[in-house]
Amino acid sequence: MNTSNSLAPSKVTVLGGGSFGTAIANIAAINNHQVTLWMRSEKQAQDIIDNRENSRYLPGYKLHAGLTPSLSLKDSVSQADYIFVAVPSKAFRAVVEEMAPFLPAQARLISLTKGIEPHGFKLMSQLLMEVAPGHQVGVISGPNLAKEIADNQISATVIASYSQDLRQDVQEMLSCSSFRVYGNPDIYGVEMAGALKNIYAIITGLAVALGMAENTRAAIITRSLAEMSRFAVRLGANPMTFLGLAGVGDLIVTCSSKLSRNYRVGYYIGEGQTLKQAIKNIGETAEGINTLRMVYEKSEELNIYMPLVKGLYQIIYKDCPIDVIAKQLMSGDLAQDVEFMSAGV
Ligand SMILES: NC(=O)C1=CN([C@@H]2O[C@H](COP(=O)(O)OP(=O)(O)OC[C@H]3O[C@@H](n4cnc5c(N)ncnc54)[C@H](OP(=O)(O)O)[C@@H]3O)[C@@H](O)[C@H]2O)C=CC1
Ligand SMILES: O=C(CO)COP(=O)(O)O
Repeated sequence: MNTSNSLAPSKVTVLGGGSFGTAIANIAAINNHQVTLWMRSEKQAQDIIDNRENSRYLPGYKLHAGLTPSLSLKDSVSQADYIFVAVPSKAFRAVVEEMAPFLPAQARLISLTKGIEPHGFKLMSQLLMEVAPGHQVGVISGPNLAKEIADNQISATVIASYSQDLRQDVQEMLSCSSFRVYGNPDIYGVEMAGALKNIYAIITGLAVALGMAENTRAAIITRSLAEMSRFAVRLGANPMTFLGLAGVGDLIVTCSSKLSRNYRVGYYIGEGQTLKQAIKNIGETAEGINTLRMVYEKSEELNIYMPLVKGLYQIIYKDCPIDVIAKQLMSGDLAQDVEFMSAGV
């Protein structure tokens, strides 16, 4: 893989040695940055030192020599120029609160996590701004299946931040011959898109397991885009963000690939497994389950029309039969295709 960045080598720390944290840390190392990957598992850290591999999360992919694992959160962050956070949303606050006392003034903080905090409906960038005020904050989101990135398959992503400097520096830091980074100032829209698409990946996986036709898949993905942008725009996102990589791009990949854990959760449920069995079988993070509950509750509170979210919520949390929900979805009020046209957005 050839590098194409011109950013001077920086001290980069990634918090979370799962599949995505490891994949992004590896790209930064390939691009000549000094990279520390913080993880809590001694066994996985030793695996990287001994075998240059994270065999728990990215088996079979060799990691660059410039990537150093660390078990010390303090040592990992105390010199860092850039800190990328890639732990599941349920652990995000605890990890960033623990790191906050050790942060150097120059550290820029970037979330890789696609979820919503259960209490208070906060996104991860909002948690970073709350816990570490005064630091520049960004979010990375896009169609980024970690295993494909680790395999150097051509991929693209979005760095969102209010800071144009941060956007440009992260674009240069991570872009290379197989990974291309685009910028977007709409941090809320990019982050919300990344969290919401996981719900629709579950729906599509479920529909595929039930023998869905291609017309059906196209209809579900397109109506998912309408629904997620309707919700996010009500909460402050720019609708145009949903036409980009973080919106339609991530929706397409996550609703099409068995590499997506959320899609697989839906697929297993469609095959007749319980939610508990499906989660156990995945054995990794599938953010969409918690996001579904939070988005359903928020949509009810704000009276936002989200029939797909409501239907999946009824299937998963209320044990409603899938065929009853499918009939319900097909008999809703007839509506406009692109509603932003009629709303004048
Ligand atoms: N995988 C992908 O393709 C992509 C994932 N993302 C997002 O990135 C985030 C992380 O996902 P991903 O890397 O895939 O997840 P994984 O399930 O692969 O790994 C999660 C990582 O977080 C660690 N972790 C979990 N809880 C804690 C905690 N309390 N303290 C410290 N570390 C913890 C785990 O450590 P341990 O092994 O010790 O449990 C593990 O290293 C998610 O929000 C996901 O949506 C975004 C884009 C692509
Ligand atoms: O976000 C992802 C791809 O962009 C990964 O999706 P899953 O978390 O469903 O595996």
